[in-house]
Amino acid sequence: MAAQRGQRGGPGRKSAESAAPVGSGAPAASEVTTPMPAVDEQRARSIPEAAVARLAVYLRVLSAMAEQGATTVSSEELSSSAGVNSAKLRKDLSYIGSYGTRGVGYEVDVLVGQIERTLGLTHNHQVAVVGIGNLGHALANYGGFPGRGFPVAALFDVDEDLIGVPVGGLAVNHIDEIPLVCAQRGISIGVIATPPAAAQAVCDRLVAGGVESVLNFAPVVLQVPEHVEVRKVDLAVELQILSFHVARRADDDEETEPAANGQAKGVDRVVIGR
Ligand SMILES: NC(=O)c1ccc[n+]([C@@H]2O[C@H](COP(=O)([O-])OP(=O)(O)OC[C@H]3O[C@@H](n4cnc5c(N)ncnc54)[C@H](O)[C@@H]3O)[C@@H](O)[C@H]2O)c1
Repeated sequence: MAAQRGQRGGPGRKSAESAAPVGSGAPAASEVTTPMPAVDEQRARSIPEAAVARLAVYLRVLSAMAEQGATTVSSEELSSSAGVNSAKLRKDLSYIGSYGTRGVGYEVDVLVGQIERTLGLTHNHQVAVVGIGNLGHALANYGGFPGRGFPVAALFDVDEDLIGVPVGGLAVNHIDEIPLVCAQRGISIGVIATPPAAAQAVCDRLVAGGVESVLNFAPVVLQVPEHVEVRKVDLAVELQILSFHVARRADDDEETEPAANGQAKGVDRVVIGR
């Protein structure tokens, strides 16, 4: 196994969320009239992780707008399409040096380019999926990744019945071939969709094949070398966060909106879907 360290926020690593945001004192969109030059690497490293996630959303919205022929977009239009308030949008875009033009807003293609450079999307990232069960099949068959710059270029499993079987048009390889196939096909992102007990060994093979980014669906903390980035996806955690926000809204309602009989509203009266 390669040299070990904790998954994120381990020794020697700075948490993205705790980094001082660049441009937080930047002027609002209406105060500056020229777009700034491309974001530099240092600045990109200082963008809070939550803002990075929103940049990906803005990119999706902007790409759809560009497809429909839009050349400019106001911060109000973009924020409402992205489901983010416009002050937060302007702050997020200030991180990448984009302040818009008074009375015009943002040039769609310029903004797309700036966000793509910031997110490192100026070239394709070949993706390998390991563990072609329920989740792996869904990921391999999903047609939305290539168009976003993430073609699925290799599939791996340990199950002999799956080896050689095409899934989403790509034959499944045995996990023993992970290092060789990943190196040959220039895989840069590995997606782990195996049972948790298999995930660490799979991760080690991916790293041996030159993979430097891992998206882990298995409920286990992976140990990786310093140069490898791991993100964990846990839908249960997302549901818990959702539950927290619903509960917090209920608390807010309780404080600000007494019921008609003068009593505070209870949690069981939360209206979902606002
Ligand atoms: N993060 C989430 O929100 C989320 C949601 C669903 C599932 N999961 C996790 O994703 C993983 C896959 O779930 P699933 O429902 O697709 O399971 P599954 O049992 O349908 O598929 C697992 C696949 O992994 C393969 N496998 C087993 N050992 C392997 C190994 N050593 N190397 C390579 N492949 C191996 C199996 O042959 C099978 O094809 C599980 O760890 C599950 O807990 C996470």
